[in-house]
Amino acid sequence: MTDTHPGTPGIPSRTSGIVPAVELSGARLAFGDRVLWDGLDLAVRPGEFVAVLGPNGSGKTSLLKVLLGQLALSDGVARVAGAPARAASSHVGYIPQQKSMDAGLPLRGRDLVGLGVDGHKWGTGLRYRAHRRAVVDDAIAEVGAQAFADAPIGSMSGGEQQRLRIAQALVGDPRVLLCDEPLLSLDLANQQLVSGLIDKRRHTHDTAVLFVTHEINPILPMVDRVLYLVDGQFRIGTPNEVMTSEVLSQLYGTDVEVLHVRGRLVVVGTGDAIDALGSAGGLRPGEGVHHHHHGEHP
Ligand SMILES: Nc1ncnc2c1ncn2[C@@H]1O[C@H](COP(=O)(O)OP(=O)(O)OP(=O)(O)O)[C@@H](O)[C@H]1O
Repeated sequence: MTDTHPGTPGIPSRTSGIVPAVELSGARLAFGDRVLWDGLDLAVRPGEFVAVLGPNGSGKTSLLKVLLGQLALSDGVARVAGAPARAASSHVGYIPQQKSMDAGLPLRGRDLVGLGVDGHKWGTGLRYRAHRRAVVDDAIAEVGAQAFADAPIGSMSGGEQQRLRIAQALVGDPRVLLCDEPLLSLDLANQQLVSGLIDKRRHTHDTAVLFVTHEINPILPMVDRVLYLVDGQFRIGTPNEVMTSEVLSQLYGTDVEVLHVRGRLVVVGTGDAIDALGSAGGLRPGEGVHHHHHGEHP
């Protein structure tokens, strides 16, 4: 079953008076003749964790750019916390992919986190500086980065840098966290640490999470719903509803097999460079392809 909206199409659904953290109504994004998605309706509840999956070029990052106010929809409406998506909104926190920073960068971890503080909200002067210090300290503590926050960012490990990027995204107390493959190039321990921090925040602050990824397994236990985009088509539902051989075969228009292997989902036959295959401790592309039964051992 996919997501359906009660009520009139185009009228935002506000279930029991709760304003969705993110809301797309009749959303269409096209570049010239190329339609990335159309008729996309999605209301993300406060605290909900939505994984955004799909092959290269299906429009996952573009969806985040729309919500960041960096890209205009071709049609429809995008709202964040009840207001039209706009740039520099304090309602939105953004966690980019892990990229190592230049070792010579003269920026301390604490300075990076401070970039996330919305100055307009607090004016200037002493009051602002005291507030800013306090919220930056809180955010650094929340990700457990006290021990290295004063070091130059370029001297830190990838996992340490990523924790500070999370602190930066959280410091403005956003209603939604937009994550663009934030686990990429992290080892298994840091994948768990970083995804655990994101998961904790939604439980403590009801922050919604939109999490773009090629690899659902590290976050599978946290995912409430999946938005799966393929070549202009999409499905929305729980992982059990969407991550099936039947649904993915329909979406991709070819035979796709979803295998359950030791609590992991292994998707084969999509033709993507990266199937939803496990990186750490998982199967490599090609393995398991000839096994069409649900078994313990691939
Ligand atoms: N401003 C633009 N003008 C024209 N085409 C664009 C523009 N921005 C993005 N595209 C195209 O839209 C498609 C979707 O891009 P997007 O980055 O959203 O995909 P994605 O699902 O995030 O892919 P990946 O998994 O590779 O990161 C791509 O083919 C891209 O070339």
